[in-house]
Amino acid sequence: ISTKTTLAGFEFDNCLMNAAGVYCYDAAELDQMQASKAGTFVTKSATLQARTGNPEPRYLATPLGSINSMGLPNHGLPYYLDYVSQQQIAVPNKIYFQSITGFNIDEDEQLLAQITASDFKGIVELNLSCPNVPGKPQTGYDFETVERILTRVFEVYQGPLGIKLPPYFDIVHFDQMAAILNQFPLAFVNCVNSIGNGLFIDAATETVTIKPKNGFGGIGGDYLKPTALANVHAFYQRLKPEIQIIGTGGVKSGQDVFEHLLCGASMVQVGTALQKEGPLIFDRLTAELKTIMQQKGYTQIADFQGQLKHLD
Ligand SMILES: CC(C)(C)CCc1c(C(=O)O)[nH]c(=O)[nH]c1=O
Repeated sequence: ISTKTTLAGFEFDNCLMNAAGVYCYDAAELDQMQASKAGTFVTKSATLQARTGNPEPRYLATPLGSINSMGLPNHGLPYYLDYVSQQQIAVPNKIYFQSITGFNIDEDEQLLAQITASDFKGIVELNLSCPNVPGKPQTGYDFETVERILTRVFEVYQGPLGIKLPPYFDIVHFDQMAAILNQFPLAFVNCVNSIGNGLFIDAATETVTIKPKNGFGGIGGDYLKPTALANVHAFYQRLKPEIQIIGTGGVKSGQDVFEHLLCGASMVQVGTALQKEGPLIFDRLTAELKTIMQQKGYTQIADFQGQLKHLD
């Protein structure tokens, strides 16, 4: 029974990896991802300059998931390009993901120029949940800006590239975004980022639980799964077949992985549960997925990928 998968024309010996932001901040964490059963890793979303991020507490694990307002703490793009360059030599025949976040279209272009100038041979994940000009919603919810950014991106960057999208909650938004994305040679769309601006409070002390943004932060974990599966399936149904889907959100068991694949994902990322359990989670998730596949008589992911049945 194989859990290998193909994305952007590359083969990965396992369809599981981390979600950007989790276990990928520095070399110590990325080394742990390299040593795990994950098929590969993605780095923390990198910016032009290193960032310390928001004041703590900025992350809280809750019984059903997590809330965070990290503020993009990262060592800056050169740090991650150096790390991946080393890994491309130390562990060759493996394709790595570099996540990037510009604060405007010119920064996106500069980040991509730096990647082009490096010996990076992997896949770029452009985080579109990034902030926009004040007064406008995050980029992923500003459809004209998404179109403008992708037009520029594909004018300047020639390597395999996909985008990380925030969750959408309206069928018309699925239709409108898919119509935009189908215009571009995207390698993949990663659905979904955390649900923005949730609020987790402590009733005993009558206070919020994270410091930034008066306690408002991105929601991950069990809360996110139904929305994540819907976004994976909605874009799987709407996007041209050349644009594959990465499924992210609410994965903490082999069944959750199976469900994302059934909805159309080609690769599955783990965030909140990885933060709680550590990289050994990939051993457990892989074993649980294989057990489900065996019980159902499947030997490879292609046997059931995207085959979610509707009630006709
Ligand atoms: C929310 C932003 C800081 C604009 C982007 C980075 C990011 C963060 C973060 O660094 O706070 N957290 C998430 O759950 N998703 C993200 O995409």
